[in-house]
Amino acid sequence: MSEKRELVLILDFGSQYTQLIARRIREQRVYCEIHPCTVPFEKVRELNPKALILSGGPSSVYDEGAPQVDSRVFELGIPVLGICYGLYLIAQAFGGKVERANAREYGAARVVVERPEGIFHRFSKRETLDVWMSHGDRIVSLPPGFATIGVSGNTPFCAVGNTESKVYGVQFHPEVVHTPRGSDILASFLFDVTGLHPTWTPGSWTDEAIEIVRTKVGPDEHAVCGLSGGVDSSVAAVLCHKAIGDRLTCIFVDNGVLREGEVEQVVATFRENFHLNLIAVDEKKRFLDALRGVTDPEQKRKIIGKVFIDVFEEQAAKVKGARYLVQGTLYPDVIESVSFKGPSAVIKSHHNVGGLPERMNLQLIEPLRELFKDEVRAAGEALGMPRDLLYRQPFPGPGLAIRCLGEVTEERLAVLRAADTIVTSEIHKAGLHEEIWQSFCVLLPVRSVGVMGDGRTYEETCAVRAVRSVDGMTADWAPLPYDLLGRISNRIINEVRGINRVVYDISSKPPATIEWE
Ligand SMILES: Nc1ncnc2c1ncn2[C@@H]1O[C@H](COP(=O)(O)OP(=O)(O)OP(=O)(O)O)[C@@H](O)[C@H]1O
Ligand SMILES: O=c1[nH]c(=O)c2[nH+]cn([C@@H]3O[C@H](COP(=O)(O)O)[C@@H](O)[C@H]3O)c2[nH]1
Ligand SMILES: NC(=O)CC[C@H](N)C(=O)O
Ligand SMILES: [Mg+2]
Repeated sequence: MSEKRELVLILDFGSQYTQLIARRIREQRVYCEIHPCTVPFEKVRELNPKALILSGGPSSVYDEGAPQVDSRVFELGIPVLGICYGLYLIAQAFGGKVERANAREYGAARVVVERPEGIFHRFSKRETLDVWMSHGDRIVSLPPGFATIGVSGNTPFCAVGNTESKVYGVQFHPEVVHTPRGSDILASFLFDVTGLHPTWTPGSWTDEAIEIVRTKVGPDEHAVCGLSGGVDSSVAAVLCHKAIGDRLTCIFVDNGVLREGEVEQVVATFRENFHLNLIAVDEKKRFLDALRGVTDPEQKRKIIGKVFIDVFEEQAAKVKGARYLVQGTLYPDVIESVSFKGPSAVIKSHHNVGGLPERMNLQLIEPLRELFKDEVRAAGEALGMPRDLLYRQPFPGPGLAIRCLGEVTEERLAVLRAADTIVTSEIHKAGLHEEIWQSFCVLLPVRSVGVMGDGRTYEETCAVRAVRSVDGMTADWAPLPYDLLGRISNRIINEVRGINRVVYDISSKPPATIEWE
């Protein structure tokens, strides 16, 4: 696959924005990959990139042990763009000097175009650009062969370049939305400087991906796929089905903590509309038995993950000739594990079926591992999948169990399910389903006194949660209209026995998380 398409390589030095650089480049319909800055030079050569981008990063290039770049990448003769830390690396590598600046700069700044060439090809001389800065270092002397192409109030070396060798660097961040013309700068780098072609799309990618799966799975071999009905596993399943047809068996587990009507919906969609080989297993009792009496969030998650694996293993063993496991791993999942950034703290143990392969001797097939979520949706569209499936809100593997705080019982799940259905339908009716990243209910083991029909009630509390997010990593609570909130609250209290109070969660992530457990 990598031979045909033109690749831009992004080396990650730990910037918060590295994934954004990739997003912006792919938006220009150019394929790119992020690799950690520690990637061996041989690998870089093998990837055969047409251009190189060096990301920002938290270190200072003059620090001891600061991440470096193998200087042989500069001898590949391909255009290079350094962003912030990347700029300083370039300056240092070519004989310039970088020091701590007197004043750190975070936030909005202005750059004046000195020379409208190279990455500033699409601007005119003296044009002023709004840009976003986030740095504490600066260049004090420019390497030979480099010239200033943009200046800011703070430094004459805000954007620099060596036109002959096509090596450029900027102190600001063209990849963030707060640099409104950032895309023009990246476009100049990709098209004017490097001469790439804007031909890559997630749609054009699907044909190649199908071909790869087809080649990988031999004519007598089979693959299994854990299908949740969520976006990622659904697109992965449909894609693999196109590649190997009936040799794909999907396993859908009813774990007892799914939403109202979910089982019927998933089975109908995939069996009837997509004609997928689908085994739906009813393991409600097994999961709920294992969860009985458990209230600790991490314990709940671990139990569910474990039972999932057991069930999956049993089912996969029944599929004759199964040698492969299809997973809907996305690019951010891949990047999390290879990024230059050090290990991060475990906030919660996310369930996925990643523990399976080792134990089952199945080889992994991860057809979506190069894509971002919105690209997965576009690929799904190219595969002819319906919009209402592709634009579903994410739903966690441990399901309602982590939204039913306290003990998970059938009774409490029924209450939660009913309340959740109301939120979902009201959000749909208000036309907000796609705009909101996730909207759902959480059942709290907190009882309070109410009065209904002149009688006293003493029932549990429902928290409504609705957040806006781009990737689930950070999120803002959504300012839903008061009348919508009012309707939701009224309906839940009137229609759902067991809840007599509704509260709205107005916490963002961080410091809260999206799910309550
Ligand atoms: N009920 C289930 N039955 C079978 N497999 C499941 C089930 N729930 C989760 N999985 C597996 O766990 C993986 C991780 O779940 P996750 O929620 O991250 O992805 P998804 O459901 O495919 O997509 P989305 O993020 O849109 O919900 C799924 O891709 C699927 O393979
Ligand atoms: O497949 C999943 N298995 C899990 O165990 C899990 N826990 C959280 N989520 C989803 O991940 C996103 C971030 O959630 P948090 O802010 O609660 O960590 C949100 O979209 C959550 O719904 C999960 N998805
Ligand atoms: N955003 C960045 O790449 C910052 C680089 C370096 N840590 C500085 O403070 O200047
Ligand atoms: Mg899901």
